[in-house]
Amino acid sequence: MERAARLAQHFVAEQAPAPQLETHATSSSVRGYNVAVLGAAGGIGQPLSLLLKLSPQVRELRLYDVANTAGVAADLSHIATAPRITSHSGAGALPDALYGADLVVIPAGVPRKPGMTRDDLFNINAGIVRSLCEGVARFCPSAWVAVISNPVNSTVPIAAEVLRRAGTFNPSKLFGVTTLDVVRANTFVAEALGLDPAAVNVPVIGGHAGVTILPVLSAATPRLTVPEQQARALMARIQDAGTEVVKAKAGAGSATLSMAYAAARFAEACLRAMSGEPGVVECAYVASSVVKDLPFFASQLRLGPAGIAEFLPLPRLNALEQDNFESMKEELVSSIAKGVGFMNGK
Ligand SMILES: NC(=O)c1ccc[n+]([C@@H]2O[C@H](COP(=O)([O-])OP(=O)(O)OC[C@H]3O[C@@H](n4cnc5c(N)ncnc54)[C@H](O)[C@@H]3O)[C@@H](O)[C@H]2O)c1
Ligand SMILES: O=C(O)C[C@H](O)C(=O)O
Repeated sequence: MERAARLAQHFVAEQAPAPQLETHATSSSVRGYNVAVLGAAGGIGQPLSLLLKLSPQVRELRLYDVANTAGVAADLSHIATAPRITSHSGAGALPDALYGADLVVIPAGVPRKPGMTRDDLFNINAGIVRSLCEGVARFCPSAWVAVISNPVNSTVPIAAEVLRRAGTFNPSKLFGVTTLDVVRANTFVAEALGLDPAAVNVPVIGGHAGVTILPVLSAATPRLTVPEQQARALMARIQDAGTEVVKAKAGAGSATLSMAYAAARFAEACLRAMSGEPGVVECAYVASSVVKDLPFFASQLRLGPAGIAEFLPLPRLNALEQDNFESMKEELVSSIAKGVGFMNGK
């Protein structure tokens, strides 16, 4: 069939409810979900796809990138687990990757090199996220979308604006992935307490860059009772952990393996919530009215079959955390404005 005709068919079919029914069932008939990874041949995309290939929640895993997905797909497809792998290389293959997707995970974009801030990636990654979200709006308008590409504090507002302009924005289904901050906080606190990291939970609120990453150590479970100086050091390490990896990789990129783990954890949580599992709670950076004047904010969310089911109340902050909270506001406001400004041609 001619590509244009196929695209038109995709678009028309996407309006009709029938094709998605088999993957949206919420009863015991669930056979898994279709997940698209955009940027699947990259440093995060490959290990993330490996972890998703191991997920019992996934029915079909679509690997999309500007190039080089065929080899990754061939390799993963030999693993003896249920998810079916498909390969989609080049912009013309985006519709096939997205059509009927239940969850779209976006790690596409350039990573930092030593000396750069996440915001230094804006000029390249803003356009990438915009064009991929235009595809989402067109070919899988009811999918959940998880944005990994930095600077997350700005790329999520861009994604929201693209979807809003297309008339498909559902704020309950768009997430900036901040799970790596929680993973790091859990790991470092577990080290301090001499515990298994799996037994630790630290809510991390705010955003995903420097001071906007606010680990609420006073709300950690189990309770963390350390001198203020140690709490300060822990907070600083969590906030600088991305830079710690960038420096150690010395020009070869930023966190990929820990990020793949974190994104797989977040994707798995989304799919469990989608299937009706109760009590799924994760932190993520989303459109929010939890904090006045911050239209996007990361906080603890209870996820349900239709996306965000509840914003959990912010944990009570101690004096150190409150100080940090006040100093993050200005940066977050300006990162959000930068994303919106990009969409307004500024
Ligand atoms: N949210 C977080 O916590 C977090 C953590 C780590 C990294 N990141 C970010 O994730 C992004 C990716 O990092 P990486 O290490 O995987 O980089 P990478 O360069 O290894 O991989 C990026 C991939 O994106 C692909 N890509 C580029 N433009 C694309 C497009 N238009 N469509 C589809 N694919 C495209 C590239 O071909 C490449 O394969 C970076 O922006 C990085 O800063 C975020
Ligand atoms: O630090 C980076 O640039 C990548 C990512 O945001 C991270 O936190 O590891």
